Amino acid sequence: MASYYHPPLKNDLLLRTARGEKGSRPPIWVMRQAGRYLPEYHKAKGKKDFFECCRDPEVASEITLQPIDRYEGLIDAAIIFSDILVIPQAMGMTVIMVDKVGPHFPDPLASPSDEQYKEVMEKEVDVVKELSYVYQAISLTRKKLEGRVPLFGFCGAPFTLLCYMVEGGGSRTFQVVKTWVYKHNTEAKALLQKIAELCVEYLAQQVVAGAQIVQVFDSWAGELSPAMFKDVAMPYLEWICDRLPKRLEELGEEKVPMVVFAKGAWYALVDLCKTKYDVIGLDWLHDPKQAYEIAQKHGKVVQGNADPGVLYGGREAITQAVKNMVEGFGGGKQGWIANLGHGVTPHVNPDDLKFFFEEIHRFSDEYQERAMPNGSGIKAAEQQMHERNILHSDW
Ligand SMILES: Cc1c2[nH]c(c1CCC(=O)O)Cc1[nH]c(c(CCC(=O)O)c1C)Cc1[nH]c(c(CCC(=O)O)c1C)Cc1[nH]c(c(C)c1CCC(=O)O)C2
Repeated sequence: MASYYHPPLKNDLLLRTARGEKGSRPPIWVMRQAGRYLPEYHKAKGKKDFFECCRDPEVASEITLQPIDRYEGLIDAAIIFSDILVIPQAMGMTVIMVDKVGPHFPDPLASPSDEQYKEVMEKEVDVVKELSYVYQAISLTRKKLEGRVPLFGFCGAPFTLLCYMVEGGGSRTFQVVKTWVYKHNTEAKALLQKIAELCVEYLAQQVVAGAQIVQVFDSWAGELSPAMFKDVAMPYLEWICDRLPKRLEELGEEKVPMVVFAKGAWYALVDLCKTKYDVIGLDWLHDPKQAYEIAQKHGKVVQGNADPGVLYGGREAITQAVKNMVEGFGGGKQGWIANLGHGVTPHVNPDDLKFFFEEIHRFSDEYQERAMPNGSGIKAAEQQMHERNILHSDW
């Protein structure tokens, strides 16, 4: 099945960087860029339930575009408005989003002896049909984007999804999932494998619908010890990056860059660099310079990694954090996608986030100037301005 027709990309900086090519500056986006910190998000959501918004392609695409419109010329990618928990829903589980609390599963998979475990394992899940609303939202968003920036598709990693499915929501102690992975390791792995297979098909269908790059979120990886990460997280992250390109080929689709974000798993950086993922997402536990050196040695691109909390810290703190990133990640001409180390949090002032983006542009421009004496840097900066489509009266 061939992709739907979409207008050509006007800004492919992020895709080129993700593939390891050189660019004139680092591409920029942030996780959760469409969300509660934006007043226009609340307006579009109105009284609708969160998952109702996800299931309405018109609303989901409108919310996806909000940060692109607000930060026009400053950011280089959109990410489809949806949630990682649509996979458990497709598997037949009920998930509700409780205001100011987060996701809640009224009937989680407490133990493998539960009847529900058998049901979930035996259920044949049709992610093409069950999640068709996501693909429709992606196609509609691509149309509305008119090629301004590329569109990310995404899914949750098997371990993180297992956490939610057995805990029933967020957790402090992760008692239930720890019981599963230590005491019921075989049954946990059977479920992880099932989720991994669904993730591959889900990501492939997102690409068919128009996603141009995909990211796998392992948000709870940091709850695992290095040994347990190797046992219950890594094999399933690898399954996804090994299988997705093959599945895309079967579907007659081009390969897309793949990003992995295993939050908290700083010890796994080298192992992640040895996988088929093109880009390794970094949280703020990493020192930019050290992580960049390791990734460069393995020919991988990194993405990240400012502490999202810096956005509460005012302009000086933001400037300092950006400077640290730009210098640590080698200036941003190659091998780095600028982002936060996790999603932007509610209550952030959207203007402070704008300042964060502007500072990344400013510092990477300046870095380039320094790297290219005799005025040739000015040419590069002009080129960047052109790419950003900005008319600069005081240039
Ligand atoms: C763990 C996880 C979830 N969802 C997601 C993750 C992985 C990333 C991460 O670690 O943050 C992924 C996600 N969730 C959402 C997106 C949209 C795209 C984007 O990044 O802009 C993405 C990529 C929207 C959302 N997903 C959610 C909201 C807030 C919903 C609302 O109350 O309006 C949004 C905009 C709800 C959600 N969904 C989830 C939680 C824990 C919560 C509540 C926590 C919170 O309040 O931030 C599960």
